[in-house]
Amino acid sequence: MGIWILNAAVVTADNTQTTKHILVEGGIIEKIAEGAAPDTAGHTAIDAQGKLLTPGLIDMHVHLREPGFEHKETIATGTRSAARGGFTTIACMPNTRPVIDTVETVKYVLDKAETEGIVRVLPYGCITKNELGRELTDFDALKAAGVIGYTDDGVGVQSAQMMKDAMAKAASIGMPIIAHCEDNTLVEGAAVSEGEFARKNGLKGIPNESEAIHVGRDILLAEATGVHYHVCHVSTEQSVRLIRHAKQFGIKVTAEVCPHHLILSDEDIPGMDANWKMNPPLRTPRDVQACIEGLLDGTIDIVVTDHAPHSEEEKARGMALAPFGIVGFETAFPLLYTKFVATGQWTLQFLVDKMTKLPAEVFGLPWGKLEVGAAADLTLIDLETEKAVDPAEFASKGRNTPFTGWKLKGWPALTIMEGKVVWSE
Ligand SMILES: NC(=O)N[C@@H](CC(=O)O)C(=O)O
Ligand SMILES: [Zn+2]
Ligand SMILES: [Zn+2]
Repeated sequence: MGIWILNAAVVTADNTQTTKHILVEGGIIEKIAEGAAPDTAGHTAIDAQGKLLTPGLIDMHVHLREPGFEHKETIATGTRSAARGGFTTIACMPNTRPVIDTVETVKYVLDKAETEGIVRVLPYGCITKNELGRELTDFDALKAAGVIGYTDDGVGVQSAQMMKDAMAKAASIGMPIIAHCEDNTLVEGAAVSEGEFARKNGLKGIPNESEAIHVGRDILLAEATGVHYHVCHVSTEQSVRLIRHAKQFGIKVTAEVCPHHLILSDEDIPGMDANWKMNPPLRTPRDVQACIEGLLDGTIDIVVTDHAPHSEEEKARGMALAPFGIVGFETAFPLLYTKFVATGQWTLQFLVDKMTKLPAEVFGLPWGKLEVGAAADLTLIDLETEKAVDPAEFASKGRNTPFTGWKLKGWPALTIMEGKVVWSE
């Protein structure tokens, strides 16, 4: 017995919407029909009238916190949060405790995801042991165990030689390096960006160069080694410029941006509230504009959430002491839909591609497609109903968002992973 999804609006390559009926069976998309509703005898039927159907959303940068920080999130709660946000494939960062730098930790995460997770979890492995920047991990063994790339997310690889060695090794086995770009000598002790907010409050700021210096360095190292180099959470005008330039020269660089860096600047921070503290920090309006332009012209390839849950107690320590990070799964699509698509600045297809087809293409993954024979990873989205962001409703353990109370449209209504309904409103 399968599931017929009837009367769904599907957006096609030229951004037109057509009504389709889709039969999901045996974990794959079995049929796609148009015109009169088909006979659904022997199957479950879901009427999707008035809703958008997209491939399951893909998020290539998330923190699930397991093992070690289960008070912030677990694979069980994190994948439920992802499903509620419309995501069916998520790639998790290795800055857990212990970090994911051995075959055993990779297996631990994959086993947990299999038994307790409800969406597909793809782990990254660390570049360096313990993310300390001193010694490379065993790239071959981690690859064999199932990691999809290497990253020390949470911290930048400070040594250029270490990064070059990592890239050379990754290139030799056809794997990507995913980089959190941050030069530690420029950021010490700062919680927010160098900008209006820091000036007004007499705070030390995190300068744009702390990110862009690593982006520039790593682009040169990627050119020298031939690796696929992916830049995490781009937030500065300078980084966008460097990546654009590198792409013009045919260097194999790709990049991601988070919704908050496309929507908020440091001038929006209302006060010393750590729900506005994340790494990289909110930058100037000019940086926000550069990130938007970078996404539009293809310099930035994809959107990710950098879902980074922390407990209320941790965030209550205040701007200076609280950990960096905000949750992202359950607001990502509605935020971008409301801000950019509903206002006519982006096409719906552009947004959907940046969260489905393109992340799959960038990382060589088989998902993100709405076609017969593809995995039945599907998301139904209500584009009409307006609702305020209420962190109390989150499936995530994290409530740390700056978007509380924002009135948004574009809420996911139903998420199907490999033919199974994993979340329904
Ligand atoms: N983005 C954040 O502010 N925090 C992330 C780390 C990271 O993505 O660098 C976290 O693990 O909490
Ligand atoms: Zn990071
Ligand atoms: Zn991260």
